[in-house]
Amino acid sequence: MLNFPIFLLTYLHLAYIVSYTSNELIQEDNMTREIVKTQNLHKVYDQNSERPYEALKGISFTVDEGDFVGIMGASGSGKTTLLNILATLDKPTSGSVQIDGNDITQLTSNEMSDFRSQRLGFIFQDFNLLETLTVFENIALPLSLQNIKGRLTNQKVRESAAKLGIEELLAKYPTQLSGGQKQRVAAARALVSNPSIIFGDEPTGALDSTNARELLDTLKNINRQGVSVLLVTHDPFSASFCKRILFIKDGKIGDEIQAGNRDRTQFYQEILEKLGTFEQ
Ligand SMILES: Nc1ncnc2c1ncn2[C@@H]1O[C@H](COP(=O)(O)OP(=O)(O)OP(=O)(O)O)[C@@H](O)[C@H]1O
Repeated sequence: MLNFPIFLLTYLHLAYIVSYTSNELIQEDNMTREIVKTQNLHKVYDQNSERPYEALKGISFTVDEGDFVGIMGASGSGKTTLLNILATLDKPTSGSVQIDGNDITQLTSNEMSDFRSQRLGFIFQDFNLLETLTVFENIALPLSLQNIKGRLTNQKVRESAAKLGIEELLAKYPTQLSGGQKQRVAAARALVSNPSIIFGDEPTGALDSTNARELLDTLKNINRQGVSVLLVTHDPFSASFCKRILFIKDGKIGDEIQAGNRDRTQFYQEILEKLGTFEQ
């Protein structure tokens, strides 16, 4: 017969293992998905010349699913260099970049362009719409790069246009649109393939204040639906729509602030103050 203290110890031990394992499982279920993870990114331009230039000096950060991150910093601090690497348009000299679990620095250039059209959305300052294509065809571009055709394209383009409120523009050409409408088309194109993340490079740079505000409200709504957004901007007003801002100085992350529970006006004030001290 089993001795009672040994039985009790065995029981407690088993109970501990079961509860520990189930806690681990619960914790795993609740773990946030990392959409972007960069580790110790370095970028050296003109590496083999007499004057190599280190534009990124060890950048590490993560963007979680549903995050809205702003990247700010003075001219020449390395923002575009970082964005080009995240967007698979350039490779780092060293360090790793994972997007949705894929190490994009290890992809071949064909794999990179597939990855770009399937998993990433872009909104640039100058819209980048093709003037010879209709709005419908412009929005459909990322799908045609993936060889998606016919009814599915029609359905996805209409869904994306509906989110941006531009269904009535689908048959028009970009030259027939205002700047604000063009940028909505660019946003619909960025959304059409359900990307893991949308990258914006000064997306409001060419818009007047009303259209800029509308685009930022739209991005905020898209983000509320769970799409992660990363914006590179000089503009504190645009940045105030973000949840979190990383400040880059001389190729390094120098500071980070979070909106937390504050309203947008309070966050805007903090961004202004931070820029005042940070960009000295
Ligand atoms: N292709 C390149 N070859 C050499 N140096 C480069 C190259 N691209 C950028 N640089 C240098 O790297 C540094 C960072 O440039 P980057 O364009 O990333 O800055 P930025 O923060 O985006 O600036 P801005 O806000 O003016 O666009 C700058 O000093 C720039 O001159």
